[in-house]
Amino acid sequence: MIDAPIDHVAIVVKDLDAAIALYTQTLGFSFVYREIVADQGIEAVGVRTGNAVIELLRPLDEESPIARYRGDAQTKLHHTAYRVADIRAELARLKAAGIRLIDEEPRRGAHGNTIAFLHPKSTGGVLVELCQPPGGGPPREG
Ligand SMILES: CC[C@H](C(=O)O)C(=O)SCCNC(=O)CCNC(=O)[C@H](O)C(C)(C)COP(=O)(O)OP(=O)(O)OC[C@H]1O[C@@H](n2cnc3c(N)ncnc32)[C@H](O)[C@@H]1OP(=O)(O)O
Ligand SMILES: [Co+2]
Repeated sequence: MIDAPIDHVAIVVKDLDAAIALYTQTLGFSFVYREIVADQGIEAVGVRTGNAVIELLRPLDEESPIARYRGDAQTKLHHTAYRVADIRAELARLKAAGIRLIDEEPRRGAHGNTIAFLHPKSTGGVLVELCQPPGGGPPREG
């Protein structure tokens, strides 16, 4: 994963519209995307400042894993996501290195990304997501 820039840092929130207002109106972030990813059971909103994207996540129901993880908190850091050029090669390399994969096969993520998660038990307790941009091309800048 050398030279894999952070694609986004995700925060699970209880009130998505309040979080959007905080980041865009108060903190000055710009809006990038908003979409529901049903197979992940979430709605994701990307907001950007410079090259940094914060992904605000709302669980589609309170039974979802991300709702359980948030618990009673209003917001909670959920995962960090790194942009890789070849997600399959990275997954094979990490699996061979003994990292427990949540996703053996990459799947569709938000913002056109192809994504896969590593289990937090293998990554020091922080949920890590690999993202391959559309077309697998060079990292998205700006
Ligand atoms: C639309 C895609 C979008 C994108 O970027 O494109 C997204 O990022 S979608 C984000 C939502 N999707 C996911 O998070 C998928 C990957 N996550 C999972 O598969 C699960 O949440 C998993 C396996 C991390 C946890 O599953 P579950 O909660 O059902 O299991 P447990 O409750 O038994 O938890 C096991 C263990 O993991 C700890 N945990 C759970 N979530 C997190 C987290 N976000 N960060 C760190 N640790 C986490 C949990 O506390 C348990 O730890 P333990 O010590 O055993 O109590
Ligand atoms: Co993400």
